[in-house]
Parts: sequence; C-alpha cells; structure tokens
Amino acid sequence: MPTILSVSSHYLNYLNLQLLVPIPYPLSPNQMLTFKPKAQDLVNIDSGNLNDIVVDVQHLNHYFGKGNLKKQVLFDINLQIGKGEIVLMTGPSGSGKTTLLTLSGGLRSPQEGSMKVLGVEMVGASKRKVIEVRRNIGYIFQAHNLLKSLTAQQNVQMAGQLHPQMSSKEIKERATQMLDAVGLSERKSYYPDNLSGGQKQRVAIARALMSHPKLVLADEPTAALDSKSGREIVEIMQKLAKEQGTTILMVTHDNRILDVADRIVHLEDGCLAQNDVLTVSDS
Ligand SMILES: Nc1ncnc2c1ncn2[C@@H]1O[C@H](COP(=O)(O)OP(=O)(O)OP(=O)(O)O)[C@@H](O)[C@H]1O
Repeated sequence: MPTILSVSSHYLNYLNLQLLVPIPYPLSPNQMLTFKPKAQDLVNIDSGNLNDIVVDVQHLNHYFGKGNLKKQVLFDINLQIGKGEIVLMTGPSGSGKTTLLTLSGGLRSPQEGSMKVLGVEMVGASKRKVIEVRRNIGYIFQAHNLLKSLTAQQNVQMAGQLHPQMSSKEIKERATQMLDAVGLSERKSYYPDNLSGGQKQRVAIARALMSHPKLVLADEPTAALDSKSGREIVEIMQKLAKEQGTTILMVTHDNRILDVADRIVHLEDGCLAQNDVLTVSDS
C-alpha cells in the first residue's frame, strides 16, 4: 500500500489547482501528477488589452485593520511597469514592499485607487478575474515552496497543469527545457531535500517561468543565499526574462544585485519615490 501524502490545500489554492487523485509517496521520478485547474477558472486574459503596460497603478492606497485599528500602509502609489522591464523595489523594513507586491499579484485585494495588472482592473475584481490574472503570473518567494515529495522535474511540471492547452508531453518537455536553462540538467530527479538552497531556488525559477508568464513577482529571492548563488539566481532570471519578454518586479534588500534592474523604485513609509531611474553601465 502506498503511503498517501496530503498536499497542503493552501499550496494547491496558491496554484489554483484541484487534486484529482491522492498522491502516493514517494513518487517515482518519472511519474506524472494529475491535477486540473478548477473548471470555473478556465478563462483567458485578453492580451489585446495590454498596450505594453503590464502593471498600471494609480493613486493606490492600502489599509490594514478596521475601526480604531485601521492603519494606512500605502499612500497614493503611482507606478507603471512596461513589458519586459525588470524593476527592483527597495526600501526599509515595514515600508510596504511586500504589500505592494502581493497586491500586484492578486494575492491580496486592492481597496482604493486603481491597480491594473495585465490589463485587468484588480480593484473590485471578481475572484474569477483575479484567478485569470494569477495564471499569467510567476511567483518566486524567499521560501521556495517546493513540494518535498516531488522531484525537481515534477515540481516544475505542476505549474504546467494550470494551462489546459498544454499536453502532458509538452509539459514534460517544457519542464525539462526550463531545468536545463537554470543549469539543473543533472538534478531533475532529485528531491528538494537533496538540493542546495541555490539549487532549490533555481527549481522555483524554472517553475515560475515554466508557462511563459507575462509577469514574474519575486520577493527577496536571494535572501537565503550566499552572494555567489544569489548573483547566479538573478542573472538566470534576467536572462530568461529578457529572452521571453517577461516583466519582473522584484523586492530586494540585496545591494549586490541592483545592477540587473532596468529601474529601481524605492518605498519609504508607504510612499513611492518616483523616477528613481538606475543608469546601468555596460562596463
Ligand atoms: N496582514 C497584515 N495585517 C496588519 N498589518 C500588516 C499586515 N501585513 C503587513 N502589515 C503592516 O504593513 C506595513 C508594511 O508591511 P510590508 O510587509 O508590506 O513591509 P515590507 O517593506 O515588505 O517589510 P520587510 O522588508 O520587513 O518585509 C508594516 O507596518 C506591517 O506591520
């Protein structure tokens, strides 16, 4: 009898997936998991709306808490991010970076002002619309959220399940291609526990970019890594994003990686410093 592994429902919700069968543990490296997107979520983004502005934030305010405990954490944010742009967001702890990132990713509902992501107004958007947007976004977090019971290859393949137009064969091929691109050709059948921190983060990048997302949101992806691995991670992200025309919004405290940005924006006490343009030298 195989042991039945319970997959966190939080994790599946995050991927907007529904588990069709219990997962026997451990899976053999070649085994393919069967998930399907929840039927009501099968709607596509109309990329005709995009006009090359991927994130368009106007006069956005955000509050936590209610009544006497209500506290404003974002103040009149205005930010436009174009197609293929790599924008780094810096700022002191508590300045609102993660809040702005999670709002941009449809992981939190914006309340006031306007926030268009991939052409969709997220203020007041239905759950269905939000899920539709999220399917076109790749997320990379400091905690890589890999499933321990799945190999590197299977973890990456899971992201392909969000896209019903991709056949199982295509999903497998694309996952292999992405793991090759992040330099993990020799580690595809490894489980996360047998990978280093940098290697796990590479798997997370391969997973985030697996289905050609239009937007990648990364929250301190190098925080847990030594400087060499951190550098490698952002360079891989930069290269893949430029090749695929993907937009990246990345929160970072890591001064050593600022040069990968096309633009740096700075948050201070919930306010965005505007026109903080980085001049990247070619030398
Ligand atoms: N769920 C929440 N409920 C209430 N307050 C929150 C919540 N999440 C964040 N905050 C508050 O909102 C403010 C901004 O937090 P946020 O996590 O966005 O900052 P940050 O710039 O990402 O910080 P760090 O660099 O430390 O991660 C902080 O004052 C924080 O305490």
